[in-house]
Amino acid sequence: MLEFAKLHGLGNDFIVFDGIKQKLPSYNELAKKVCDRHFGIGADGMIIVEESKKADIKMVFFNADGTEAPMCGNGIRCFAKFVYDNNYVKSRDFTVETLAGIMRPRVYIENDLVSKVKVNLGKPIFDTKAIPVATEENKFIDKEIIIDNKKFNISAVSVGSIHAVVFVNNLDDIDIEKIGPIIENHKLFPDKINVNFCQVIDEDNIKVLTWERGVGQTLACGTGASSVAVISSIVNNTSKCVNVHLLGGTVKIEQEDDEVYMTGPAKLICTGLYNLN
Ligand SMILES: N[C@H](CCC[C@H](N)C(=O)O)C(=O)O
Repeated sequence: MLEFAKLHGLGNDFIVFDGIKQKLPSYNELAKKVCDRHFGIGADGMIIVEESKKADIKMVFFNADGTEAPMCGNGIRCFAKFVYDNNYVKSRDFTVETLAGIMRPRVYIENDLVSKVKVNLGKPIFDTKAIPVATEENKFIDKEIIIDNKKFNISAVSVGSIHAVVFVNNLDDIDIEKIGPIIENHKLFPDKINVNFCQVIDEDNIKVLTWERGVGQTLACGTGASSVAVISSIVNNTSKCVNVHLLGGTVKIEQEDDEVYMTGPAKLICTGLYNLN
């Protein structure tokens, strides 16, 4: 039996395992098993807590399909709540090693427990070689591509995770189950990509539907919301502090001195024992 906790950030849900005090089996198989909504506990992703040599603590993240992903915005808020509430870290500001570099969460406490987390996600990366995007150009911003006989304007950015950002006039017109996977697996994106369909409401508010690489449609995506805010401030001139409204709720994204800050809730659903056999 493995001890686990299940948390969510705006309905983006995760199984968290302490990998310091218990021995875990191969992470990708474990992720597929525990994330299964019928045969497992059910979640969009799996998070492992590990010790770090470079930061206060390390977050390892896997998608529901068993692939490892560099970072997760909603996930790191849940991770921050888990490690602070369980005394792995003592300070309300701490550093977390991820595959996308060191992230800096700050936790906010209500009734002695973390209720909200603000995370410094660092500087967005536009370099098409780093994301990667299969193009000769250095940046991929507001480019027209044809999908399913319709024109879409797409931008690509990395804010820890890699994202395609697609602005549309009306989200009700988007068949996400159809278009999401076409963009996720498009030849422009050799490592696949997370996809965000967005509708600007006004200069401070943007509505988003998320299609995630390795998961499918999710209720929210923190790095996705951050990518949308960054691209929208360039393409649509929206403000540097916006509310991004997702199916699971709202996250606040601020851009200050070129760095991106995401603030949103993190909630514990339950703790328990997972039967490995
Ligand atoms: N849901 C996450 C992002 C997960 C990204 C993952 N699906 C990938 O393959 O990069 C978030 O809140 O930022």
